[in-house]
Amino acid sequence: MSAPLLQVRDVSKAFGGLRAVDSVSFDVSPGEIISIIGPNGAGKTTLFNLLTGQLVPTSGSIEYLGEDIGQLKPHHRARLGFGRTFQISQTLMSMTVLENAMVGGFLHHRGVRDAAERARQTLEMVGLEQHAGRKSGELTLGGRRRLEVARALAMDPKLVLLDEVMAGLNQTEVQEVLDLVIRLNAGGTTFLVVEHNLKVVRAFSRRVIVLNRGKMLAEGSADEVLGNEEVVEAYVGKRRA
Ligand SMILES: Nc1ncnc2c1ncn2[C@@H]1O[C@H](COP(=O)(O)OP(=O)(O)OP(=O)(O)O)[C@@H](O)[C@H]1O
Repeated sequence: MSAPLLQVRDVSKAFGGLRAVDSVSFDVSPGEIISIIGPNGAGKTTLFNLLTGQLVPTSGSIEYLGEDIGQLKPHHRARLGFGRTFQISQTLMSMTVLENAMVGGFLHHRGVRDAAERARQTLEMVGLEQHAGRKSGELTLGGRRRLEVARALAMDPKLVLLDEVMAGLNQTEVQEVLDLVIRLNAGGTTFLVVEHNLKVVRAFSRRVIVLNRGKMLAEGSADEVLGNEEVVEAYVGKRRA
C-alpha cells in the first residue's frame, strides 16, 4: 500500500469545556474516498476546519505527505494540495461561472489568462463549460454545487474535502454530483467527504468514519459501520428494543 497522504493522530479541539473533536486518529491513502458521518454536532465540520487550517488543534498532530502541517495557515495548506468546497456566497453569485472557477485557478496561476485557462478546464471536467459566461446565480442548485467542485479542482488539489455538497439537491442532481466524484476519483483525486445522505455514502465510499460527540465511534466499510448497533443508536438517539 502507498504511503498515506494524510495522517491524523489524536487530534482534539476544545471550545472552552467542550471537546468538539476528541482524540481522533485516521489515515487517508491516495485514491480513497472516505466519508465522515455522524449526527448533528458530532464534530464533522470542526474536524474539516482543523484539516484545512481554519482552526488550530488543541492537541494532536496532522501530517500531510509526512510533514506536520497542524500549525499551517489555510492558504499554505491549499498550496500544498488541499482543496475544499465552499458554498457560492451571495456576492459570488453575481460573478460569472468562469470568474468563480478562476478564484481557485489563481492559487497556482498569477496571470489572468492562465487562471482562466485552468478554470475552463475544470468547468469542462464538471460539465459546466457551456455556462462559463452566465452569472453563477442563474445556475440550478446542482449546477452551483458542481461549480463549487470546479473551483476546488482549479486549485490543482491532491486531496479534496467536500462538505455536504449533496445537501438540498434532488435525486437527479445527487446522481450527477456522485458520478462526477466517482469519475474524478478514477482520475486520481482523493476525497474526504462530510455527507448526511447514507445512500450516497454507500455508493462511493469504501471506508467510512463515524463521529459522535467528537469521538470516533466506528471506522470500516459502509456496510460494517451502518450495521453497527452503536452507530444506529447514535443516529436514532435511543436504544433499539
Ligand atoms: N467556534 C465554536 N465555538 C464554540 N463551539 C463550537 C464552535 N464550533 C463548533 N462548536 C460546537 O462544537 C460541536 C461540534 O460542532 P460541529 O459543527 O463540528 O458538528 P457537525 O458534526 O459538523 O454538526 P452538523 O452536522 O450539525 O453540521 C457542537 O457542539 C458545536 O456547537
